[in-house]
Amino acid sequence: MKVTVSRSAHFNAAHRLYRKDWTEEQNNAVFGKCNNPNYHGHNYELIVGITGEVDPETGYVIDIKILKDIIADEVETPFDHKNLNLDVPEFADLNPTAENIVVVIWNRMRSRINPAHDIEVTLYETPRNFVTYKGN
Ligand SMILES: Nc1nc2c(c(=O)[nH]1)N=C([C@H](O)[C@H](O)COP(=O)(O)OP(=O)(O)OP(=O)(O)O)CN2
Ligand SMILES: [Zn+2]
Repeated sequence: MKVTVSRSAHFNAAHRLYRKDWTEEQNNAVFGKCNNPNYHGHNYELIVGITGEVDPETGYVIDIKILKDIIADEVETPFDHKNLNLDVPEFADLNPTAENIVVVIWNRMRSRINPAHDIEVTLYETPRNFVTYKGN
């Protein structure tokens, strides 16, 4: 019997969408106001879902307290009130789009979650813009 256990979280962060190897004109044409050299910010909302068998003894797929602590370690502490381009190593040479951020978060979660469990991460960049990654 497989069940998905989900935990939500949030972080506030600044970012700039641009490519270092493009001209300012190219970056403005593709990324527009998101290429502001002084950065801009979002209140990101996150949902992490863990799917697996329910342990018949505990009744848990995963202890939500453990999931909460992993999200704090891997996402909230390193991302909250940070500049994603400057403060998070994965984005030194990777554009911090919602797509790339959700994959980085999934990879960080994957390194901490039982390999027998599936992971799905949904990231809201704004209340109306959101992305989902399941690892493939
Ligand atoms: N595919 C993607 N498109 C865009 C991304 C992204 O990550 N992936 N990101 C942005 C910018 O980060 C931009 O800051 C998004 O915020 P905003 O401009 O406020 O978004 P909306 O215009 O959609 O806001 P509404 O309030 O819903 O009008 C742009 N594109
Ligand atoms: Zn943005």
